[in-house]
Amino acid sequence: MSAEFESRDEEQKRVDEVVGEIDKQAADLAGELGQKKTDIVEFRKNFWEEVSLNFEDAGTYASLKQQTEILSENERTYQLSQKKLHTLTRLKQSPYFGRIDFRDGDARQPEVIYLGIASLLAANGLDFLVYDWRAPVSNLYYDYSPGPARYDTPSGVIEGDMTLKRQYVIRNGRIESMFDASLTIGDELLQEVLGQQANSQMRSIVATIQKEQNLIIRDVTSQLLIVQGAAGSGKTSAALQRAAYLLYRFREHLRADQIVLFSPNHMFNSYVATVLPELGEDNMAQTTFQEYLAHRIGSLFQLEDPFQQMEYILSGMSESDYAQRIEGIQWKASKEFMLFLEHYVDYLGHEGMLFQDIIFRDEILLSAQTIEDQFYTYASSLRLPNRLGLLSEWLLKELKKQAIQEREKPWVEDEMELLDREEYNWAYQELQKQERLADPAFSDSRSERDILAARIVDVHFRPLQQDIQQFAYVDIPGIYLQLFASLENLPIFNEGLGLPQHWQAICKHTVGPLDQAKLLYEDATPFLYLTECIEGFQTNNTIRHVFIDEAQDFSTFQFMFIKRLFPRSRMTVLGDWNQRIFIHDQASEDTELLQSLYGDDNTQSVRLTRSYRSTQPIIEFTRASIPGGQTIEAFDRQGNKPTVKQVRSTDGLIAQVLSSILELQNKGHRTIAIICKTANESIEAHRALQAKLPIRLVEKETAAFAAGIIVIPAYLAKGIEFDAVVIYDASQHKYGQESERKLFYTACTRAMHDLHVCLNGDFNPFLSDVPPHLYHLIQ
Ligand SMILES: Nc1ncnc2c1ncn2[C@@H]1O[C@H](COP(=O)(O)OP(=O)(O)OP(=O)(O)O)[C@@H](O)[C@H]1O
Repeated sequence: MSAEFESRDEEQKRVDEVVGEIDKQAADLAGELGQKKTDIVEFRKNFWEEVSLNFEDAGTYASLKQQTEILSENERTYQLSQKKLHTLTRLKQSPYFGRIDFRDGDARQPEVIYLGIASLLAANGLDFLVYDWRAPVSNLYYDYSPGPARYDTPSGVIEGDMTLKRQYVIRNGRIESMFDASLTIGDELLQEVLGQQANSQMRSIVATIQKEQNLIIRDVTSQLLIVQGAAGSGKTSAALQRAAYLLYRFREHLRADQIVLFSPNHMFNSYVATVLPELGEDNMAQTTFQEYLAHRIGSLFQLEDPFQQMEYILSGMSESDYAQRIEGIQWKASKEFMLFLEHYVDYLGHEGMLFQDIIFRDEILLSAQTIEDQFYTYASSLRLPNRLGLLSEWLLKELKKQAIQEREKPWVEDEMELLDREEYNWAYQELQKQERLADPAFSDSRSERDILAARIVDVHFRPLQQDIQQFAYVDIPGIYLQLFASLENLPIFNEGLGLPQHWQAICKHTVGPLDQAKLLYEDATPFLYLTECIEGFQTNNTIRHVFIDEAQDFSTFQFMFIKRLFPRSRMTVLGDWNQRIFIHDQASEDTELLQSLYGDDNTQSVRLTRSYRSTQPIIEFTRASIPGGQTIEAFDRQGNKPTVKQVRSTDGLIAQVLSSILELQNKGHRTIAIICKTANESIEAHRALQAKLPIRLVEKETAAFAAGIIVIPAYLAKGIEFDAVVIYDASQHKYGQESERKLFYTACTRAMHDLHVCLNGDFNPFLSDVPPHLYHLIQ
């Protein structure tokens, strides 16, 4: 028997022993769980019986709280044990993926350390059979090759010598392969993992985290961590492992619901939703920025979403005022516009605030003018939200006065007649309580009437009170509109600030939709910012970590806003500025402004240049289509060169797309995406292809994607990957503008194993940039 097999047998023997221990612990735990469950059911039953039997007994109240606490503690430990059992079940399949032998300091024998997705203690409760991949010692595995190595622990740095680093693929308790890694995490395992088929859910990468990714995952010092990386370099993967790491490292203080991930769309959300649970952690809160905007201002307007804006950008070029709207989008995304709004807020401190009449039953109770006059009586040194607080108090008092007058109105009399006996009884009892029956100044019937009238008016005035408390009487849409409607009348805040070139046209673009209660996407964040400046910031103090994925599509304005929204949070921002498909301000073209948000001392920047998603030929092809693409390194995974199919008719195009799909299916690919430029083109392509093949259309509302053939607009495919990609029409006619280069690059980089680029007409300029030896041309 060779040494390799000898060691492999020994290794399998150890796996068997560990699996045996897992089985034992799982059986014990299952027994305990069964007992705990019976206890909880029994406890609940007795608890409710006791509550209902002795309800009148004062002692019951005292014990009620105590019993509830015991019950919830029991339920909590039950859930913890259940979670542990799940972890054991997952460990049983693959108890570990790595081993390091590490001799620390002067120790004679190296300690053998096995790494898995969770820790496992031996029966003695002291020895670790498996270490969690996030434990301090596990860092050695990711950061070092055999030789001198060191790692940090809470009690200091441990230095020593790594004598062995080994990787395993263990499935169903059997070692399928095993490699000794000399350098970083061995390429063999990565080759195997990356060669697998795409999944409709993202996988965890704990077994093969690369050194530069580990840096991102384990960073705990920076306030802002900026990760810039090529398409497929593992930004999203690193972000998810980072969340899992933080939850482990700070398990005493940090809960999953204190981490929030802003992702590009719902489908992406569902794509990444399984990674944390797979690692045994609860999922973090996931949302999209649009969802947040809709939650805050969706009831006031019909909100345009980023995809509608995107469709306009991609398809509206022929419209006469296209350039003006683009200028507006860019300006409203900038820091300058934020400053502009802040000057406007200062101006509002002196004049210009707009209010709405407070109306009840078609009558003005308090006019907008009265409210405005009162508002400007408060000291101008007070911030607007504080003055509004005072104003609301004043309005509530005024409303009370109005309520007293209202009681005498005929409509109250009418309602009173409709009241039933119970209401009168209640009024009578109320009177007794107030001991007013004894007051000879009141006749009984009159007092009863007063009480009932007061009650009727109170009920009707309650919504008004709530509106006042929520500042609904401040006409924020009007205030925003005023900014664009009559700048010449509002000169003060304009001083020293330049206006965009097409200011008048931008005003027109803003006011038009607002007049119809529609808010364009570029106006949504500024509108919310203005609202917050006036009414006070609704900050979220519970969130501790904000992750922003696909950050290249956030504007300067949005970053500054998010920072303000989560004042107690650290930020991890991940993006690839080569995939910037939305139009924003110039400043957010790169990360310079982002860097300045928290200051250099609090910011860490990491660049990932190696791309893992696609085969080497695909990466060589895609990187040639973008400036600076040569800095992207391909991971050495071989495959076919991309195929470019050029035709000169729509029928020819459809025939070529179909033949590509069939060829890719025959190769065994399970997820094949036909990527189009826009939603409209996707609908057309779907219509043309669906008669021939079972094919699904992905739209912005699509919540999850499954294996199969899909048609999808490029901007929705952002962040996701497929076994094979067919670009539907890469002609000059479709991708003719320089601004569409990044969209084309984003679409092509979604492919893991095969890429076919079809086109009806001439090559687009970016395709022309790719040297012909990097693809097969079919004409
Ligand atoms: N260390 C790794 N081990 C195994 N697979 C990896 C590793 N890093 C990345 N991958 C794989 O590479 C692919 C791309 O990763 P991911 O989606 O995280 O990249 P990204 O940088 O976010 O890409 P994009 O910018 O295109 O959205 C995924 O399939 C992921 O599992």
